[in-house]
Amino acid sequence: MTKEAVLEVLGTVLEPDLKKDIVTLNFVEEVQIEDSKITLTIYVSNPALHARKRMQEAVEFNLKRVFGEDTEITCMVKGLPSEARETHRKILPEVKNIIAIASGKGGVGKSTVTANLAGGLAKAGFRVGIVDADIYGPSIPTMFDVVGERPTMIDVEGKPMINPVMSYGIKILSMGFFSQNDEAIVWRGPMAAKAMTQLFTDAYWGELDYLLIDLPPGTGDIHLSLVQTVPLDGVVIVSTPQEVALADARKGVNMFKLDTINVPIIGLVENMAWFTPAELPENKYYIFGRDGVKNLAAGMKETFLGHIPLVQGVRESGDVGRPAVFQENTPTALAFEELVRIFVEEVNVIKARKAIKTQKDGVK
Ligand SMILES: Nc1ncnc2c1ncn2[C@@H]1O[C@H](COP(=O)(O)OP(=O)(O)OP(=O)(O)O)[C@@H](O)[C@H]1O
Repeated sequence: MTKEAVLEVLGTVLEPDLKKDIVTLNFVEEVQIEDSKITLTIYVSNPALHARKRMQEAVEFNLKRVFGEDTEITCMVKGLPSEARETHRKILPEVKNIIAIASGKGGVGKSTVTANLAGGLAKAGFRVGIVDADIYGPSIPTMFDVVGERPTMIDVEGKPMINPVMSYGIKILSMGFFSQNDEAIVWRGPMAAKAMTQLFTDAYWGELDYLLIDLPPGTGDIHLSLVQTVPLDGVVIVSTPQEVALADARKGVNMFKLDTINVPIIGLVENMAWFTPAELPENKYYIFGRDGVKNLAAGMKETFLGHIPLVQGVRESGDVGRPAVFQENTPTALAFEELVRIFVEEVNVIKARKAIKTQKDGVK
């Protein structure tokens, strides 16, 4: 009996809420083996007694099945403290998850992915907001058919606040709302940073499950000032499988992992993974290369969130202001819905890990 063998067995035990095995989740700790005695600690996301008991039984059952009924097991199961699972942000405390969508290179479909993630989350019943922080080319108003609209002001407990524009039940604020049509604002560094900060601090977002931030492409000052202003819960990186895009995506991942920035990577999305013509739906043409983002994610030990094909309908849906995810049962809508499902799972995993860390740091 070795520690590796014990972990291999525990790798078959699923965490019921997060639907991943407890080893992948890093929920197994302090494994000690002495003769035929195993001592270990396991975390479970639901701190209720029945949930902890069920996890303990599953662990004991699986270990005894492999190492024999006589194995003596001391398994302590700890729940994630509920207060650690809740956000303790000073900024936007009513928003459960603030997630940025980034890309190294421009034009890879970052806004398209943001719009469809938001749409898919709203379709699944979550309360969603979008901050379009793309100062160079804010495209979210087009993708949600609200180009001509402007946010109003509302009074919140005596304080005037910006009231986001609503589309498909999603609250939206875009840097694009603060310029006239066709007039490009040349945002200078500090001014852009200040305007963007106000989209968080001076806007009334209310209670949200997810606030998605469509970042400008690249790895610049605006990203740095954002992470200093808003404590992000995570970031999704979008890239095409093309070599030049991958190099920039790698830079993006590395930037968010810097000690000074330290934003958890939720995962990578491969957009324009292959081209499928509408008249030949079974055909796939890998025009930007195959699985480039998937391989990059594996190489960097990051999660791969999924492939989105290059389909004319995705572009058209964006242009007419109704994200493709709102279609019923089309291959594109299904691809985005699957992306949303994995995204939600991964955000929960990141939150659970953070809760364990908070608990441990608190104990120290
Ligand atoms: N999977 C896809 N299938 C078809 N067209 C797509 C797909 N993804 C993006 N597009 C189209 O490609 C163009 C660029 O996409 P998008 O604006 O989302 O990219 P971006 O990375 O946000 O760009 P920017 O650098 O301007 O922020 C848009 O016209 C969009 O409709």
